[in-house]
Parts: sequence; C-alpha cells; structure tokens
Amino acid sequence: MVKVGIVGGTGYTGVELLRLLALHEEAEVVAITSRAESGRRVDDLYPNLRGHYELAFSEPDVRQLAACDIVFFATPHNVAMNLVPELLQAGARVIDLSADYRIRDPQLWSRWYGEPHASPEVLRAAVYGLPEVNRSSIAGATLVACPGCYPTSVQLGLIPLLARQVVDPMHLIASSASGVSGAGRQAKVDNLLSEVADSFKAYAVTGHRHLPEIEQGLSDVAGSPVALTFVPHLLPMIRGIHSTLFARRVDTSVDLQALYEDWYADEPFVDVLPEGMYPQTRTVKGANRCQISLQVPQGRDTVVVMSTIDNLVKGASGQAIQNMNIMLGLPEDMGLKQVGLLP
Ligand SMILES: NC(=O)C1=CN([C@@H]2O[C@H](COP(=O)(O)OP(=O)(O)OC[C@H]3O[C@@H](n4cnc5c(N)ncnc54)[C@H](OP(=O)(O)O)[C@@H]3O)[C@@H](O)[C@H]2O)C=CC1
Ligand SMILES: CC(=O)N[C@@H](CCC(=O)OP(=O)(O)O)C(=O)O
Repeated sequence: MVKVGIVGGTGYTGVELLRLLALHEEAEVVAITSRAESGRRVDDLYPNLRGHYELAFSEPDVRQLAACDIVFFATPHNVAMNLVPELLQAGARVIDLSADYRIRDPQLWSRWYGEPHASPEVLRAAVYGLPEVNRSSIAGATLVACPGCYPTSVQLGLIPLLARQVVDPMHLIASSASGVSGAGRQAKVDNLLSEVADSFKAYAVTGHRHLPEIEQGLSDVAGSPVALTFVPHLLPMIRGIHSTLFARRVDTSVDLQALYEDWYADEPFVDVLPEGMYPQTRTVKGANRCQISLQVPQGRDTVVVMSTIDNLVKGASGQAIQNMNIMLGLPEDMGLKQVGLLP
C-alpha cells in the first residue's frame, strides 16, 4: 500500500481527499493534520467517513509526513511553500492543491498573492498537474502543483481551439460561475446562506488571481501570448463550476465538434458531449469529470464553449488523486470511477 499524508485535513478539499481515498485500492492515509482539531478522530468531525478510517488529526510534523510516499497539501496558499523543500529533501513526493507552485514566475506569483515566494528554487522544479496536458512530466515529478478549480474548467474548454490555432488568442473571454464550496470552509460573512441564496453576482472583475495561471497554461498550449478576460461569479449552490467561454474564429475550415471529439478521445475524464447537448453542473457532481460542448451561434465568427466540473473533484481532490495515480504508475482511474450524482 502507498502511504499517504494529508496536510490540512479539515477543509473541503481535505475531506474530499478522504472520501475518495477511502475507496482507493492502493492508498492508505496514515497521517492527516489539523492544528485546530488535533487529537480528534476524523470520523467524529466527518461522520460520512465512519467505518472507513481509524485516524485522528495531528499537528503538522515534517518528520512524520516525510515517512509518507505521497503528501497532499490541502492548505491555503503560503503554507506548502514553507514546508515542501524539507519534505522533498527527505524523499517524499508532494501534490499541492494550493496555488503555491502553480505559477512559474515567482515575481508574477508575488504580484497576485501579495507576498514574496518562500521557495522559488523549488518552484522551478514543480510540474503543473493538468494531466490532459502534462501527463508524461507528471509521471516523473517529485512535486505536482494541482491546477485551480476555475483554471481547470477554462483550460480544458479552450485548449483544442488554441492548440489548433483556430481562434484569436488575444481575444478570449471566460464567464465562469462557482458554487460556494469553492471559497473553502472558513467562516466568512459573504458565504452565509442569507448572503448567497436566491441571488447571483460577479466578483473580482478587475482581476482574479486565477487569471495569470490560466493565461500561463493557455499560452503554453498556443505557443504564443494569450489575453483572456475572466469574470467569475458566485452561484447559490454548494458544488460545481460552469464556464461559458467565447473565442473569435480565425480559421473557419475546421469542424470544431470533430476537433474536440478527436482531441479528447483518449482522455478518461473529459467528456465531449454530442452536438446540441449542454453540460450541467449536476451531471458532474461528485465525479472526476469535465463535460464540454460547443456551438457557433448563427454560424457567425464567435465560438461558444461550455465546460462543467465539480470544483472539489476534477477541480481539486479528484484531479490530485489522478496525479497521484500517474506519479505511481497506477491505473489513472483508480479510486475515481464515481458517476455524477443526479439530481
Ligand atoms: N475549495 C475548492 O473548491 C478548491 C480549493 N483549492 C485549494 O485547496 C486549498 C484548500 O482549500 P479548502 O479545502 O477549500 O480550504 P479550507 O480553508 O477549507 O481548509 C484549509 C485547511 O488547511 C489547514 N491549515 C490552514 N492554515 C494552515 C497552516 N498554516 N499550516 C498547516 N495547516 C493549515 C486547516 O486546518 P488547521 O487550521 O486546523 O491546521 C484546514 O484543514 C486552498 O489552497 C484552495 O485554494 C483548489 C481547488 C478548488
Ligand atoms: C467561489 C469562490 O470564492 N471561489 C474561490 C476559488 C478559488 C479557489 O478555490 O482557490 P484555488 O483554486 O486557487 O485553490 C475564489 O474565487 O477565491
């Protein structure tokens, strides 16, 4: 069995890792940290895990974590970048769900995250964990930076168009909407039921910290700079992201439905829907799956792509386990065969 440690086990991505790993045939969680809940059993805090774990939360301890084969960080940004160098040196392999190692340029990272990067030398060794783009580098990586939730839905939706150069890379638009679990489990007035329910709003319109991450990934695929207008919205539901993506066609000779179907034909977790079927957040809820469809309304020059994921699964913990499977040479879908919950 592969020994797994989780730093930050009380947040939504931490408990989602536990839920998914409970049914993983090759992984055993041997350490899970929380400073606030140290000593408490995980199935006392999260009764859905009763019968699956005997574990209790413990204080983060690098020596204990270094004895694990794989350590997941499900912590806010600015935590992993302080602990990871020592863990790597001790021989553990790390999968970071936070943003600490996602952006290659430490200065750009600082500009969006508001503080200097604590381990820029390690940043250079990190592999961006979007398997549909970087599968072979992930296999040999010691440190994988899992993509953000919005960046997963936006990149998977736009990659075929940019890779085949059928749209203008300097005029991309993403209008994305997320359920409230995307904001994490910490108490905030903005996320109260009475603030969120029965309402819908945009936020961070002048610039969201996922913008540089998305532009970095898309320009790698396009082989040239890209410019994206990204507008996130908060949806009055718990899980799910729906991204509606707009791009201007520069090459109208390509059959776009065929392009997407071919591009993702061998991808176990990307499902291109038949023409006319639209993705919904509820059909990917609980599943490690991105569903995509596209249209060219009125046959004009704008392509509209719709992309949905569960922010906690393909947008975080499911994708993290997909990365673990690739790193360990296990079947990529091990522990990830859940079907979406509907209704
Ligand atoms: N929610 C989502 O949909 C997604 C989240 N992510 C990212 O995953 C990460 C975790 O998110 P989420 O689960 O929502 O977060 P939460 O805020 O809900 O949980 C944070 C966890 O980290 C622990 N933690 C906080 N500070 C420290 C510290 N200094 N040292 C050690 N542990 C610490 C907390 O436990 P304690 O304080 O008790 O130690 C808690 O268990 C974030 O970086 C987030 O951006 C990525 C994709 C999607
Ligand atoms: C709804 C909501 O608040 N979403 C979060 C999404 C960010 C997130 O979860 O962070 P990472 O994906 O970078 O780890 C936000 O906009 O800040």
